[in-house]
Amino acid sequence: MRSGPMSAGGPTAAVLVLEDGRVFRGRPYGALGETFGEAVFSTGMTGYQETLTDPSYDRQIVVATAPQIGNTGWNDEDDESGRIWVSGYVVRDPARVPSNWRARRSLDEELERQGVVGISGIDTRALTRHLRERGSMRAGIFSGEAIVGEAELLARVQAQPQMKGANLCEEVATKEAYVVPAIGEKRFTVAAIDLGIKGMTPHRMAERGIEVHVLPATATVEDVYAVEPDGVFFSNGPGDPETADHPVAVMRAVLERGTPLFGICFGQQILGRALGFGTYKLKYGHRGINQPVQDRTTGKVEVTAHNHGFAVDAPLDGVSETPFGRVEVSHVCLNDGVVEGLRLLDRPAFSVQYHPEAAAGPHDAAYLFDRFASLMEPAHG
Ligand SMILES: NC(=O)CC[C@H](N)C(=O)O
Repeated sequence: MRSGPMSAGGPTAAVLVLEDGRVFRGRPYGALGETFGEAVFSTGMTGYQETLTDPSYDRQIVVATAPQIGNTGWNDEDDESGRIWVSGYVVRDPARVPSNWRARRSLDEELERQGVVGISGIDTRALTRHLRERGSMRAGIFSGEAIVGEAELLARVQAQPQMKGANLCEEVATKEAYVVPAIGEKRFTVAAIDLGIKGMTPHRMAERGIEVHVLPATATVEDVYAVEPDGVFFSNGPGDPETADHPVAVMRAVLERGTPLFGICFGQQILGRALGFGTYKLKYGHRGINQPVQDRTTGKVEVTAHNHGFAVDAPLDGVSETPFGRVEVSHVCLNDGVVEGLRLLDRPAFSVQYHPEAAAGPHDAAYLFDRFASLMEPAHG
């Protein structure tokens, strides 16, 4: 259980190199070696286990703005998928002694066990301010023998692919369909397209009597309707939504048939595209569990969990005419006015850009799963 910041790599150095040439020196955290990804920051004070195992973080180096990380160690219950997906982890001050009744090992040990390269002991505040000013950018973490001349490290970072244009859903999604049974009496069947789904999402549906058939990202319209769904769900996921042409085509067929539809995060971006709106990359994105969102249908403000670097480009006010009828922006982020929800007025379909499954995060937005269930009531069908 006891594991200091030096335990994984000994007293060697680690270095974080950003694509614009800025360099931060620190200590190894987790595995030794080298890793690359898009450097992004998350403002969550808690919930690092859920963050690290969220498949939407594939190919991203996550910077924790909370200065101390690892206090509750790593447990056997809070994973959102079968592994850690972040490509690297950046923390300021790792907990020296994790303390929680559920902890099985330290975060440092788990990162090392899964071969995830991290760095600690750097000024994460300066790094976050840099990313906020310049935007998310490609980066590399190098430790131990991977440290060579700075010019060479920078060249390796600059040779990496950009997040814009990255098609990543199929690399993280399940290859085989599986079923998450309803908890208690079964009320509905949902086909959930896995674009990088978090484990809590089908669980939230199961809690509402929904049997969830999780299907691979490559599922066809025939695969979707083979499960005789009362509703269809499109999940969160990594990468650039502009590359996800196949899910967009499947979603259009679902909208055409008028089956109740719900999308979260990447799923909302797919809905935006299916309706004919564009998507665009945010300068530094929204990541954390403390983001204020207004539900414009009720006027209520929710504190919500976010993890998105892209957003839908839809007119905030008024109603847009689309090939699938009238659409309105149902939710908006109060920090920066980014579109956080879409609602169709002529079909039973809606989406949010944030994370009502709340793993980790506040439960303010749980009502959205009830809204999905109510769309599947026979009165709507
Ligand atoms: N959590 C998600 O679904 C993220 C969606 C998309 N990859 C983005 O960064 O915006």
